[in-house]
Amino acid sequence: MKAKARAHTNIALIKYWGKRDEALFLPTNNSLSMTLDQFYTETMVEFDSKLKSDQFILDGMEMDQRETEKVSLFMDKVRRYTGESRYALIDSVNHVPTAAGFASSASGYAALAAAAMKATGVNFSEKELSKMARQGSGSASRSIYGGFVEWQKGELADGSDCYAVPVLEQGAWDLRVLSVEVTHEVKKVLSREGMKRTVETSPFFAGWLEAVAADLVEAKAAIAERDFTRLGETLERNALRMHATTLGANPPFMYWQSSTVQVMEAVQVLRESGVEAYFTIDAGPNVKVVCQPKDEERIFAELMKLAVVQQIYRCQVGPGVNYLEI
Ligand SMILES: O=C(O)C[C@@](O)(CF)CCOP(=O)(O)OP(=O)(O)O
Repeated sequence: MKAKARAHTNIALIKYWGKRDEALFLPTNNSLSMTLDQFYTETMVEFDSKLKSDQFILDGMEMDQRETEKVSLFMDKVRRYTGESRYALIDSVNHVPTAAGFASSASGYAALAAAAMKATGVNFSEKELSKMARQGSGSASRSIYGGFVEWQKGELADGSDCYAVPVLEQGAWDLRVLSVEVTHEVKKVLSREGMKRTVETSPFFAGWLEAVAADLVEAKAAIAERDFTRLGETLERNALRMHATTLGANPPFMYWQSSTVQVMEAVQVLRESGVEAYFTIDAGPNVKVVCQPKDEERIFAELMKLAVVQQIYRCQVGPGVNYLEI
């Protein structure tokens, strides 16, 4: 049996930052994202009784033992859930220009979960698929759906109530995301390690948990009312609050570089000149700028003037996972 799926990456407007259970990828707080149309992964999975282990091909190259082991651990979860006993050929193509390796991409695990589950022939719901993708990478749980998506942290210890749900479907609200790639010098702390260190050592983490719950309420109300100003102010505030926690970690760390701050300042100057733009930042130096269609060109032109800007990818709200003909 084989199947192929495409899943898009997503950008968190209210951040997932902290786990309450590392093994099950259970988060400390709910998060909310927007699926993007520009960045996606396509993955084919074929179970084959002749294979003696999982074979993993990424962007046309057979992956090494380490990368294959990561994927194989995830495939064991799919086999445990579905009762499938065979190994598989996994052939994945990332259309995510800055993918820092397979494991860090939400689209990668969402596409893998979808193709693997489909290839077993076992029936599953979108909720079950979201829970499976979550166990590859937390943010992947949100890429099952298009549009605006909320990942509910759940309360149960076994994670059976921890999955994403759609908030507003693709096409209902046309917002734009300018994904700004800046020059970066130092190797970033991967989000998995970053959130672990923060949870374990940062005195600011308690403040984050209190603030993020309130930010989520604000963001959902803003989406319901299509209130861009309210959403923009909330997402920018939430990103800054997430990053503030890393400064209090031990040892402290910061994802921003001087190039990052230059983009942040340019966004604030645009707002002071009456052009509505808001930024968010994840576990790296790059900046995502959220705006309305009417302002996209002006913001793009302004940001391109910055010497530290390498590239800007222009994104719209994207679709959920879909299955492809093979
Ligand atoms: O996307 C967000 O909500 C916020 C972040 O991007 C901020 F950096 C974290 C994503 O973490 P992820 O890579 O999903 O971690 P994993 O569960 O350890 O694989």
